[in-house]
Amino acid sequence: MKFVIVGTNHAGIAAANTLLDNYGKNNEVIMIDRNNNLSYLGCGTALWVGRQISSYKKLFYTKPADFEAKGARISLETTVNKIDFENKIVYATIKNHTEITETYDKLILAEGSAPIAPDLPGKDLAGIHFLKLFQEGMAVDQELDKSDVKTVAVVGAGYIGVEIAEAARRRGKQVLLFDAAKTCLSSYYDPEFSTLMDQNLRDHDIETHYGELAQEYLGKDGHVCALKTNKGKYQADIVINCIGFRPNAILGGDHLKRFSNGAYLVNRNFQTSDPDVFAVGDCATNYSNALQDTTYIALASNAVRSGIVGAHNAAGTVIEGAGVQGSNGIEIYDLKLVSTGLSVKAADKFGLSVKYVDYEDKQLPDFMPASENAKVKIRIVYEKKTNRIVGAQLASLYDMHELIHMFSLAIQEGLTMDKLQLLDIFFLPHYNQPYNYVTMAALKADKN
Ligand SMILES: Cc1cc2nc3c(=O)[nH]c(=O)nc-3n(C[C@H](O)[C@H](O)[C@H](O)COP(=O)(O)OP(=O)(O)OC[C@H]3O[C@@H](n4cnc5c(N)ncnc54)[C@H](O)[C@@H]3O)c2cc1C
Ligand SMILES: NC(=O)C1=CN([C@@H]2O[C@H](COP(=O)(O)OP(=O)(O)OC[C@H]3O[C@@H](n4cnc5c(N)ncnc54)[C@H](O)[C@@H]3O)[C@@H](O)[C@H]2O)C=CC1
Repeated sequence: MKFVIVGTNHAGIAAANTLLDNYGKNNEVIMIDRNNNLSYLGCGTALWVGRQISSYKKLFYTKPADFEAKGARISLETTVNKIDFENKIVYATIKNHTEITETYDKLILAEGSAPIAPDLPGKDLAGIHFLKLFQEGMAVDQELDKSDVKTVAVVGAGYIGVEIAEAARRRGKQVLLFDAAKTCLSSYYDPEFSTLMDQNLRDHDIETHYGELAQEYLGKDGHVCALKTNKGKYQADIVINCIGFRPNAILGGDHLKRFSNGAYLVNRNFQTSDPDVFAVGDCATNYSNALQDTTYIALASNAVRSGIVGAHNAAGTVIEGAGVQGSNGIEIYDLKLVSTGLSVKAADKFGLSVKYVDYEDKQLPDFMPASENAKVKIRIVYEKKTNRIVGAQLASLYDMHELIHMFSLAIQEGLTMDKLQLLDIFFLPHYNQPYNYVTMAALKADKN
């Protein structure tokens, strides 16, 4: 059988490795990507740009030769322009001049996502940046090296915006962070949690501007010099836009069914509406266990898992994905926020009627050294009708992030709040308290 994979970043790589490691013999695997690099972990961009790690080099975790050694044919700097789904032919161009075609038996689309570009006056000025590719991270890094770049405006206080705001501040720049919402990270956390991060940002001299919509990039001599919003005009030497991703699902044209945001609509096997075409990663939908419905969540963690499941199904092993919770986390100047499933705000948006319980306590008993201890704030969100756990959020200076995986599993398995109350959670003073905040929150929850 011949497999063609379009897009060889995280989802495409996972799909390729699954095919090569499990079905390599007698099968042909062709990998095509328009970029000149693969496997860049954008997740490390802010760490590198903020000099918390010394080099970007290890943000790449594989290389073309690794796939060639396993028998794949890989073609970088090759753009797929068109797919003839009826005759199963992929049309591509190598380095913008050589036209090639590839036939396939099974096609895996892993086209990923692209940053949303606000269509504002001045958008073509120099000094306006996005952060997705390695090359874009490098461009921002080089800007921050310039002594005449003193003020950085970051538009969008989601994950990328907050992380790059910290990085630019660590590089000694004055940073202004804008978001249309009332807090940062508003798609992931309820205000009781996101405002902790807002305070943390302000404590580190990052100027936050919420409820402000970017309206225009103002320029001087072809270079951006200010950002105009609905509330004011702010001088800025560069602007970094991070207002979310849109699925990069172009090649399917009218042939493949779509989700509301344009992503390829896939079933739980990551099969599209064409049985010989699979779509994985940021270009495709996923199944939300909290909503018990189709969703779209752009994350590397989802991309990798969908690549594995999609490839097995493409090769004829029928397996369903486990669904996702959109588990995520962030650490900025030592403050850690992690969340999984739905916040109260997100549940409201999707029309799911929920209750929640909050609890706050120190991680360790009081007799432990204060320098090792910190308060942890937890919120557990559960469905009103069934008491099914649908979300959790945690915030602390203490590194409690692993706990969110337990809530992720609880949501995946449809656990109800009563199961948490008497869960056997071990006690060791080095790690927690006998009356720990998970048990206490579960006991406190209103289950009627
Ligand atoms: C700065 C930053 C930080 C992030 N941090 C995190 C994090 O901490 N945790 C997390 O889980 N996620 C994080 N993400 C999100 C994560 O990077 C994405 O969800 C992930 O890259 C999706 O992988 P993918 O393979 O589906 O798509 P992509 O990474 O978008 O890859 C798609 C590939 O398809 C290729 N392609 C597209 N169209 C064509 C075509 N027509 N022809 C040939 N090739 C094509 C592209 O060149 C690209 O290589 C971060 C993203 C960024 C930008
Ligand atoms: N730690 C992690 O898990 C990370 C995950 N990612 C993922 O990468 C993807 C892209 O990240 P982001 O670009 O940060 O998207 P995002 O969805 O996290 O945040 C976008 C932000 O932009 C704001 N916004 C939208 N339009 C706006 C406008 N016109 N003006 C001002 N603000 C506006 C939104 O309110 C939102 O807060 C997301 O799926 C994210 O989850 C990215 C970085 C880290």
